[in-house]
Parts: sequence; structure tokens; C-alpha cells
Amino acid sequence: MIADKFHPRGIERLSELGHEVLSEPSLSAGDLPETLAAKRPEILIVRSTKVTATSFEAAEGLALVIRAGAGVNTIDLEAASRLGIFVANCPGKNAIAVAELTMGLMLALDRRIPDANADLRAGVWNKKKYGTGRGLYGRRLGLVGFGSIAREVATRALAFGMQVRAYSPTLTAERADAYDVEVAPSLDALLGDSDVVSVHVPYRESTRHLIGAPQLALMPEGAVLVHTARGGVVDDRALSEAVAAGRIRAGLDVYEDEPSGGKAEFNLELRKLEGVYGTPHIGASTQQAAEAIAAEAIRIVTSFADRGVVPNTVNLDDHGPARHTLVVRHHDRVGVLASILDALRKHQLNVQDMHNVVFKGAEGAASATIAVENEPSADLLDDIRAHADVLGVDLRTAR
Ligand SMILES: NC(=O)C1=CN([C@@H]2O[C@H](COP(=O)(O)OP(=O)(O)OC[C@H]3O[C@@H](n4cnc5c(N)ncnc54)[C@H](O)[C@@H]3O)[C@@H](O)[C@H]2O)C=CC1
Ligand SMILES: O=C(O)CCC(=O)C(=O)O
Repeated sequence: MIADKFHPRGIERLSELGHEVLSEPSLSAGDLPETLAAKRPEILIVRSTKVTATSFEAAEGLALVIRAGAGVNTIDLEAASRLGIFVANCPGKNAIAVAELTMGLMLALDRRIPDANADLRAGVWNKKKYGTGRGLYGRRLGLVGFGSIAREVATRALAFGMQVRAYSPTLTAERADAYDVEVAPSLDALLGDSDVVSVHVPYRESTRHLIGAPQLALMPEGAVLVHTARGGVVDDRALSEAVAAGRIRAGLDVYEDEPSGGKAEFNLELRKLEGVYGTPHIGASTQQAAEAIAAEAIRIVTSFADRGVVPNTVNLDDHGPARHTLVVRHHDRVGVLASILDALRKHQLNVQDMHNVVFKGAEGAASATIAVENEPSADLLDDIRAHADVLGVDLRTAR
């Protein structure tokens, strides 16, 4: 079931691949639980439609939710994990589109293109007022976050001759170097030393109001904030005050309280300020991005439907508590794995992760790698070794 707008060719392709596709482009988050309960899809694809705990609880048979985009803050990941439902996204596939809009907002702010155009449409030639842009060349751009989108912005800003610095808690000098970008020592240092700040971090509890009044106060007089990440990362009220005071200007694609549908009334005061240029969350909305997102969503559906493997999962405990891994080499015969698991059960050892590979050749041997929650005892290792079809057992422990 696709509970949002999706590329028509993507829908066709899913049908060609033999999937029964139910397209519900105008379904609201409120209607989702009932529709999921009635239609019982195995896979749900969403864009902006919120998937709440109520939806997950109503969706019997649902195994996978695909976010046809990057941010997953509209999906209740805890509820999904509690019910054993995979959630995957399409990372990086709309990054170029967002980077292009970011550059558009930067240029629009510098040359005041929207106002100049509005005046021109109204029959006013005002070269005097609009011929005052400072130019982007040589200006300092500060990127908050350095993921897929920020890197695409960096490439484009460097081509404009800007000096680019970035702050992310995980950014190393080596990685920044590869992109000709400098690392800022802290968010505060970046904000205090940039002519343009562009925000590219996900929304989470820890990034809520990452840019609030104290951070905005650090930005130099006349600086510009571009925000295409997610409503809530910037404190819109504090931003309103800073812009209304004439200290900074802003280019925005996302807002704290924005409609999730395609068309709605939107009366946020912030959008009326002269120092703000805004777009209605269209960062990802190019044909190219829609095609790339649809292709990635189809890849995920195919992998899951054919092999049960979900690429790009965002709710798996990848670095789970398992420190101990058993590597059991065994004859590739029916029942051997069941016997190994039986031994683990007898010793009350919980499996965290498991996979089995088969060696090439006629006399089949295989190897099972089993990550377990607690340290296996010597008795357990002996029990497994005692099995006639077990060729060897090793215990690996992460340091
Ligand atoms: N306007 C639009 O239409 C779109 C908006 N987005 C938003 O942009 C966000 C970023 O997208 P990507 O670059 O693709 O994600 P990404 O996951 O590739 O990069 C996120 C970056 O943020 C950094 N980060 C996390 N917490 C941070 C913090 N407290 N301070 C500084 N850096 C921090 C991470 O280290 C990483 O470098 C998405 O989560 C989504 O909310 C994404 C696509 C379209
Ligand atoms: O699908 C959209 O238009 C929103 C894209 C977005 O915000 C994201 O990918 O995180």
C-alpha cells in the first residue's frame, strides 16, 4: 500500500514485478489505521503521512514500512520495533534536490529575487533597491551536519567560491578534507563565524531547537540562516524574533507546525516577515529525486519480497548487546542447526544475530555465526562439539 504521492512509473513497475499495489495518495494520517486494518498490506510506503503507534497496532500482517525519503521522524519507530516491523528509508536519494533548493534560497536571499520579481510583476522597476546583493563568492558558509545533503551543498557552494566549514559530532578532519571543507570545533564556533548557516540534521529529541535563541544570537549581524532540514530543529519563534529585529534573514523550506498534505492553509506569522523567504517543504520535490526515491523503494520491496532482506533499516539494533559470537562449522545437513539452537536453549542463551553460509563443493560443509547475549560456558561449547555433525566450534569475544 502506498499512502502518499509516489512516482507513477514506480507504481507501474511494482505491478509489473507482480505485486498487488494499492495506491492511496490522499490518505490522511487519521485515516491510516482504519485503512491498514481493512486492507492488511504487508508493505506500506509513505512520504509525509505520519505512521503512529495506532496505525502500527491496527496493521495486522504489516511487516515493512518504507519511508520514500530520508527523514523518519514521522514514523513511530518504537512502536514498529515493539511489533517487529521493519522500517527502512531511502538515504541520499533526494540529497541533490535539497542541495539545489538550498543554493536557490541562498541566491534568492542575497539578490532578493522573490521581492524583485514581485515588484517587477507589479510594474515597479527598482534597480536601486535590489542592486545591493553582497555576492556569495568568498563568503563563509557553515553547514550544521555533514551527511548526504550537506555534502552536496558543500560541493555546490565550493563551486560558487564560498569558504565552507561544517560541524557534526562525527565529522573527522580526514573526511572533511576529502570534500575540501573545514571542520568547525563546535556548533557555537560555526554559528559565530559564518555569513550563511545551512541546517542539515535529522529531527530527534536531541536536535529539537538545536538552533534556538542563544544560538541565533551568536550569528553575526546581517547573516543568513537556511533551513531545509526538519521543522523543530530550529526554534521558529526565536527565529521570528531574530528576523523581526532585523539581525538576520532566513530561507526556509520546513516549519515547526507545517501541514503534511499537498495543499492546505498556512498562516504562520514567520512567513510574512520581510526577512524570510519560504517554500512549502519542496526540497525533495524534483522529478529526478522522485525517480531516484521510487527506484530505491522498489529495490527495498524486491529485496524484502524475494529474500526477506531489508536494506536501509533504521530500527535495527545493529550494535546490540551481543559481545560473544559462536562460529560453528558443521556438515550441511537437515537438523544440525536445530540441534545447535537446542543446546543454546538448554543453556538459556539468547541469540541476537545468526547467519549460516555453505562452503563450495560436493561434500557440503557450512558455518553458522551466532551472536549471543551472554558469554557461553565451557559446558555449552562441549555440548555443541559433541554433536556428530559439528566440525569445529570457536568463541569470539569483542574487546
Ligand atoms: N526539505 C526536504 O524536503 C528534505 C529534508 N530532509 C531532512 O534533512 C535531514 C538530513 O538529511 P541527510 O543529509 O540525507 O541525512 P544524513 O543522515 O545523511 O545526515 C545527517 C547529518 O546530521 C549529523 N548530525 C546529527 N545530529 C547532529 C547534531 N546534533 N549536530 C550536528 N550534526 C548532527 C549527522 O552526523 C549527519 O552528518 C533529514 O533527516 C531530513 O529531516 C531530507 C530530505 C528532504
Ligand atoms: O517527500 C517529501 O516531499 C519530503 C522529503 C523529506 O522531507 C525527506 O526525505 O526527509
